[in-house]
Amino acid sequence: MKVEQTSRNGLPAVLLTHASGSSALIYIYAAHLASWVCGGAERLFVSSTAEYGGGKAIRGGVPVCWPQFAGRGALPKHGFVRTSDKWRVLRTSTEPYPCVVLELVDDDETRRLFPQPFKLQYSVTLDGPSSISMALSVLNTGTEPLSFTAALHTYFRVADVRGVSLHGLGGLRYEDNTRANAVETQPEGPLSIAGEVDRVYLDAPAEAHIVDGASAIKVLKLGFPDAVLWNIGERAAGGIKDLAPGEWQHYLCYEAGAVAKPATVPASASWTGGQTFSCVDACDALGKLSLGK
Ligand SMILES: O=P(O)(O)OC[C@H]1O[C@@H](O)[C@H](O)[C@@H](O)[C@@H]1O
Repeated sequence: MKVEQTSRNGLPAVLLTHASGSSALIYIYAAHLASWVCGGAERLFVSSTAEYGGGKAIRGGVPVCWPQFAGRGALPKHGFVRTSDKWRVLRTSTEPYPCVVLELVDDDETRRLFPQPFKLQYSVTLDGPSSISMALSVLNTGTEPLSFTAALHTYFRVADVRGVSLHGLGGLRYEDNTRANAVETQPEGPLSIAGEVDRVYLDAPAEAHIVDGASAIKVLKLGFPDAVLWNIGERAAGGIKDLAPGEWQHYLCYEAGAVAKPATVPASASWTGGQTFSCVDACDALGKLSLGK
């Protein structure tokens, strides 16, 4: 088990390595998980034209969206912590698992945008030979309730998004952002992606599976009520300047989120939400899903 300070693309980073060989790379800038190698394969997508630092959001990996999801408020899109250079490493540990905890505290700059005092702690842990967990804790250090929306905006790497099936959302209501947030109901059965998709699944269950050929990822979320599903699709992909031609096919965003209803943290209290990904065998996963286990 190893935790190393390193740098990539001009940014300081922390590299976690598990005894199994799995690894994770986290930029301190934006507390941005940018790589998770599991079973010898990269599981997260990062655009080949991503921009690093300088107040830009890194296109791919797991941007931390806080205290505002997307354009649902007056703050910059997806909030300000995904572009902050004020994150610091609070601690690292190698046992029992490689882990880094980053911290961000309010300051004059954040209070100009968002008046409330806060302390965020974000941990990334390789907590098994084939799993990784992220947890975001929001401590309200002020005297008034603190409300926010948020997401762990995960870009999963997939061979071709059109061949992926997503299991676990059947029967849920969702807001469709491609149709002015009209509320629809997801048909039962696996979901496949055909064209642009931008949805917030309301009160989504903890568990979902993303099946991509022979490999699958089990996603477990905790504390975040909603799940966001996003792929830009071929037609609109040209509008994203930090996504190279054709790269829209190679990602699927499936994000643990607190989106439809803001989370509220009383004064001096804290809130925690997180997600765990595990690499699983697609046949096993599909077998269990069809048996309803
Ligand atoms: O381009 P950005 O700011 O990283 O946002 C990407 C997408 O993020 C998703 O989470 C949203 O649902 C989309 O509406 C949005 O377009």
